[in-house]
This record gives sequence, C-alpha cells and structure tokens, in this order.
Amino acid sequence: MHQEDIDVIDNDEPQPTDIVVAGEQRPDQLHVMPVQNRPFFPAQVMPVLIKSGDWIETLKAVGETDHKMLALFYSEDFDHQEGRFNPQTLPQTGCVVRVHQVKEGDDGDIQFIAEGIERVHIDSWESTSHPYLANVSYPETEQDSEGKEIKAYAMALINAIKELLPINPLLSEELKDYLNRFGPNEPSPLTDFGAAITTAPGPLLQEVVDQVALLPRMEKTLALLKKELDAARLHSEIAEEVNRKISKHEREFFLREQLRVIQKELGVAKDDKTADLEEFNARMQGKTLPEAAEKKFKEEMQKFSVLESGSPEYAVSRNYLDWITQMPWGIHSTDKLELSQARTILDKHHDGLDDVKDRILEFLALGAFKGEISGSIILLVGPPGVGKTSIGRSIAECLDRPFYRFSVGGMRDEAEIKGHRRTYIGAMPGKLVQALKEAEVMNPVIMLDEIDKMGSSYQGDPASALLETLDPEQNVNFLDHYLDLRLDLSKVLFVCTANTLDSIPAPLLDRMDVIHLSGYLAEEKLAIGKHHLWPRQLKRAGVKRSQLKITDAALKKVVVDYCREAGVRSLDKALAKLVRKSVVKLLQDPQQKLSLGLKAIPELLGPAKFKAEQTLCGTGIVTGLAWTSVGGATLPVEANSIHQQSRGLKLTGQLGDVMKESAEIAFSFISSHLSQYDVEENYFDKRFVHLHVPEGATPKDGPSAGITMSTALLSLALGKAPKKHLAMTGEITLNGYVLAVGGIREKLIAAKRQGIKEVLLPEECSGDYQELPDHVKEGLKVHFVSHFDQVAKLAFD
Ligand SMILES: Nc1ncnc2c1ncn2[C@@H]1O[C@H](COP(=O)(O)OP(=O)(O)OP(=O)(O)O)[C@@H](O)[C@H]1O
Repeated sequence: MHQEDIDVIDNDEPQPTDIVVAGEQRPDQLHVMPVQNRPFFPAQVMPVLIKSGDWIETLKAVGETDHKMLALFYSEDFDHQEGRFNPQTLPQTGCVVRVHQVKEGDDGDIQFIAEGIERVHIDSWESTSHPYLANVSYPETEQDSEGKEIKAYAMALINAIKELLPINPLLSEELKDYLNRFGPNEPSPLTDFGAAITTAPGPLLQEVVDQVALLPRMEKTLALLKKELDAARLHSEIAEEVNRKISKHEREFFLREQLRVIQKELGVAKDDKTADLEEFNARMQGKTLPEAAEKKFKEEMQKFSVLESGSPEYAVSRNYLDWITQMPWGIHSTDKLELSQARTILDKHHDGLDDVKDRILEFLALGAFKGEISGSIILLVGPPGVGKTSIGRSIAECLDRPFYRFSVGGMRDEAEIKGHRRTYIGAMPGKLVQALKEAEVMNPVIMLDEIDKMGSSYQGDPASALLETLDPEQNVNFLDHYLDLRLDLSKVLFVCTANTLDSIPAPLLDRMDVIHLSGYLAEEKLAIGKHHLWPRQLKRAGVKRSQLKITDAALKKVVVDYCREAGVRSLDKALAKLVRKSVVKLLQDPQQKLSLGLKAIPELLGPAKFKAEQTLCGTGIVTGLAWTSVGGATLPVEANSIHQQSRGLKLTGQLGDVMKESAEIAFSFISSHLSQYDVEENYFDKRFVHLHVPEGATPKDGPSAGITMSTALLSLALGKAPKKHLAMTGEITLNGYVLAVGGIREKLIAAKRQGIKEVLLPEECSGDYQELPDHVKEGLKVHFVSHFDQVAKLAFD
C-alpha cells in the first residue's frame, strides 16, 4: 500500500519523554473517535487502522491542537466503512491518546499510532458530526500503591503475565514497550496492561476500562488473565500433541526413505518395479517359449516397464506377467517307463485290483513301446472309495511325473476350465493353467475328478470346453482366455474319474479309455484293511504297531457287520474310530499293549449295522440284482394277491417309468403264458395283484428286474416259493426272451455279499462274465438264460 504522510500532524515516534503525566495537560475538549473490536487502554501504544476516509477531518483537527490528543471510545456497533456512529451508544469511559504518525493509504485507509494516556468521560457533545468534538472530564484513580491488597494483586498480576510470556512470545515486545513507559510498581497501568494483553472479548475488556477504582479493576483483570492462561495452556497442549503426531509420521517417513536410499546404494534392494522386472526375466531363464508367447512376453515387459506403479493397469500387467513367467514353458519331466517298477508301485499301494493294474501296465507298456505317453485319456469308473484317486496318483508315481488333481463336479462355468478374459476385474487363468503352474512341468498327470457330475449353465458348458481340452487333436493348441496364448497340452496325461458312465457326454466318453473298478468283496476289503488302512491309521495316530493290534477275525467282523458298501471308505472310518477309542485306553497306561478281538468291536463301534444274511424268501418273493452308482445291491421283489374281485396290478416301491413298464410287461407275459407253466389259464383274470420292491424309500429304475418280477408273479400263481439262495437279473420281452443287462460284476459281488449261491444271468452277458476275475466267480453257480422258460425251470424245479 502506498502510504503518504500527512504533514499537518506530528510524525515523531512516541518517545519515552512524551509520557504525559496525569494532570499535566488535560484539555477540556477532545475530538472523539470510536474504535471497533476492543477498547483502548491507557497503558497501550498501538497502531490504529481506520477504513473510512471521513475520519481524516477529525485527525486533521487533532493535528491542529497543541496537545495532539484524541479520545478513543469502544463502540460495538461502529462501522468504520460507514464512518458514522451514534454518540449515545458510546460507553461511559474511553481513553485519551496522543496521535502520532498519521498515514493515509491509496485506498482511503488511515493509520496512526495511538499512545494511551488516561481514562476520560464525555460530559457533553460539541459536535456530533465530523470532526466529532466533546467536552470531557478525567476520572480520578486513587494511587494507593502501598496498600497491602493492591500489592498482593499486583504480584499476582505480574506472576500471571510472566506465565503468559513463554506461551505467547509476541507479548514480550509489548512488555518491553510497557516497561519503557512505566515502572513495575505502578499498579494502575499494570492492571490496564494485564487486561490489554488478554484476548478477552471487547465488552469484557470495556468493563475493565469502565472500572476506575483500582481494586475491583485488578480483580477483573486477574480473572481475565487466569482465563487467558488456561486457554493458552490448553492451546499449547493441543499444539504439542499435534506436533508429536506429525513429527512421528514425518520421522517414520524420513527413516523409511533413508532406509530405501541406503538399501539402494548398497545394492541390497531395488525399487519394486525393477525388482519385478528382474524377477520376471530370471524366471524365464532356461525356458523355451513358442514364438508367439515370446513376442507377447517381450511386449508386455516393455509395457510394464513404462507403467506408473500406482496405476490400476500396473497391477493387471504385473499379475499377467506373474502368470506367464510361472508357466513351465518347454520343461518336461522324463518318463520312467520300467514296467517291473511300475508293477511294484501299483502293488505297494493297492491290494487286489489285478485287472485294473494289468490295464494300466498295458497302457504304460504301449507308452514304453512308442517312447512316450501321449494322446490317451484314462477314465476310471467305479463306486466311491474303491481307489480311483489313489490309482491315479500311483500312475503319476510310476511315470515319475507330478500329479495334480481337481474336481470338475458341479462346475458350471466354462471359464473355470479356460480362464476369464483379461479385461474382467479379478480375471484368473483356468484350472489347467493353474495345474501346469503348480506341477512345474508341461507333462504332469492331471486328474479330473467327478467328470460325471459336471453341470452346465448360461455361463457356458464346461463339458464342451473339456472336450476341446482333452481331445489330442485339439489340445496341442489349447487357448486359455486369460493368458491369450496357445499351450501344448498334448503331453499331459489326463486321468478322469466317475461313478457312472450314464451322465458323461457321449463325445467325451468316446475319447477315453474306460477302466472299471467295481466294488470289493469282503475278502478283498479284509486284505485292504489289514495291509493298508489299519497301518495307515496307526501311523496317523502315532501308535506303534506293537502297541495296538487287531485280529483277523475282528477285522472281518468290522467288514461284514459294519461296512458293506462297495468301497473301503467307511471301513477306513471304522478303523479310524477303533484306533481313536483305543488311544484313549493307551493314554491311561502307555505301557500296555492292546489287541482288539471279536468282543472289542461292538464295545468300540456300537451294535452291528448289518445283521447276518436275511434274504427275504417265500411264495411270491424273488431276489433280484441291481446296479447303482455306489455299487451293486440285492433287490427283493414281492408279489401278492390282494383280492379276487377284479383283475388288476398295483406297483409300489418308488419305481421309475422304465421299471413300471418292465413290471407291466412281466404281468402281461406271465398272465398270457400261465398254461405253459402248469397254472390255470385264468388265474390272474379275477385277481388284484400288488407288486412291491423294497426298500420303499429308495427310488429304483431300469429294465433289469424284468425276469425277477416275472418270477415273483409266477411264484404267486404257482403258490410255490422259488429256490433259496437264488438271485437273478435280466430284462424280459413281451414274448419271454431275456435280454442283456449291465453291471454284472457289481451285481455278482453284491450277490456274494448277501450269501447268494446261484445266479441267473442273461445269455448275452456270458462274455462279460468270462472276463471277471476268478475270485469274483468263485463260490457262485451261474446259469445263463435266454428265455423265461429256462428261468422258470431253474427257479422252481
Ligand atoms: N485296492 C486298494 N488297496 C489299498 N487301498 C485302497 C484300495 N482301494 C481303495 N483304497 C484306499 O481307500 C481310500 C479311498 O480311495 P480313493 O479316494 O482312491 O477312492 P475313490 O474311488 O477315488 O473315491 P471317490 O469316487 O469318492 O473319489 C484311499 O485311502 C485308498 O488308499
């Protein structure tokens, strides 16, 4: 601001010699000027700024006087801009000041230095417009500085001011000015000075100005100073706290930065991006990439190197490079194709399963002959717990390849096989890429579990994606959407597992070498339990073989009375339970040696779940054989005549459509051929027959109970029970021909489990039967039939 001195007014700096001793010069008339914000105190020397040019008149008038004095009055509602005020609203007491150094700025502001002298009262007004002039009087302040109370207050005031000084360093300047003008023992100026340095609001300060009497003034000032002190203390505490917090953060930041710089200087660490780039390059050492992949990798590295590390693109690119560089490009494990060793490995992990092992050895032999295993997919089908997964694992061990297993059961999204496109947030490669990454070679054994339970949804059909993946013609160029690169999967050996073939899409099934694993016989389970499951359970529990034993008879009891399912999983669980319960006993006396005998089994496992053979038998009751995805089962069929009022057939037992039709065919055939079997021709004409297949709650379907239902109806008509310990399976036609059915092996195993001695099978199944291992055939008398006449003969003669 350009400032221009106004020559009419004395421009001297206020000098100590200018001090006006009260009473020395007391004009009766003074010009009056209001001040905003806070009142002026007699002990102050302060610049005063006025925004309106109108007041220059007043200041000029003051300049023309000898004394150069002006009365400043505090006015709450005075507006400098407007320049006017209501003289009636001024407080009672103001302050006489001497005016120095009046300066007028370009923008109309006026500034002068006011040196406070003493209190003043307005008695009457001479002029209530510019320049304002009033008749004034000067209230007397008693000067009893020796009074005890006053001295005490003065001390208290000095102490409070002293305390304020270090908290607000600006005050030290003001104190210096004050001490230049007054001695430390002048209580009135001291009191005014004390009030002036507080930040109390204007009205409170005016109360101090109005208070002419010294003692109450000191009291008021002391209260204001104490308040100021409290506020100042709180303020400094807060400031300190904030500083402490900030400085802690700053300290950490600086230390970290220093550490980073030092590490960089020492070559201990690089910045993240450089480290990543080096890591990615290092990972690619020794890998042979196809040309397209190499190009893509280089492009992506180039892009990554210029990306800002905070950008979202950076994270996407880094993730992509992370995946690409972890792929085992060009790395293959060398197959071990020694058949004798393979046999040893298979035998080590699996009891029985000779036919399965033979098939696998044939498969490996073919590989050995060709020099490599490629182009075939093995499908292991069988009920749960028969060792499909562990056979798969053993194949990998035989070949000395890494093994990776994942379940495709319930998979509904094609992207799980082929990956998501990179544009999606959180995109990931498909399972096969993940498998290769994990296996670290391009030719692992990958097991796809539960291939029969794959779903499909609007997100695509994973079965079709799998078709492409497994097809040796196509998987040389398998494309994962995330990597967007062609991978050669033709060297991977895929082993799939399923419980049933029915739900596997035909084109997929077509590409696979199917190996059946049917359920185990009791003797096989016994051997598996003894040689594999029991030792494994002991090992898991950390129990020595010598500490806990199980007799063969006890193990057999567990197999026969507690675990009759096709696989050995529940046997494994039962053995685990035996070990668990025995460990509790061993803990009580670690030295003792336990041997679990026949008696211990019900004690530890509870009552037997299966009772001794109780095949239903009698007139109208025939045992059939069924196949389910969890193994074979015996299936009794009951026929009964309810009344003789009308002809009719009622079917119960949760039968499916095919089975219902099969029952009707059986009924039609038997009723139309009764005379052939020495029963009166119209036996069924006036009989209402009920055919039931227990267990009623289990849904059943399929045509394979055709001859069983026919035999049950014939037995009813003949009034004669069929041979005991006989079971049968076969579809029947309307003319009594017996057609082939599936699952012969499982059905025979189930028959043996139930103590069946004789079985009737369709003639067409004799081929399947011949292929069965001897131990399955052993102990069963099998008859092959092609027409129901033979069935009737064998069942009732
Ligand atoms: N023949 C066998 N000899 C030794 N152990 C066996 C044999 N068959 C199965 N087991 C054991 O039984 C357990 C269950 O086998 P596994 O998990 O391979 O069954 P799975 O057929 O794959 O069943 P799921 O269809 O339910 O996956 C495994 O611990 C396995 O080692």
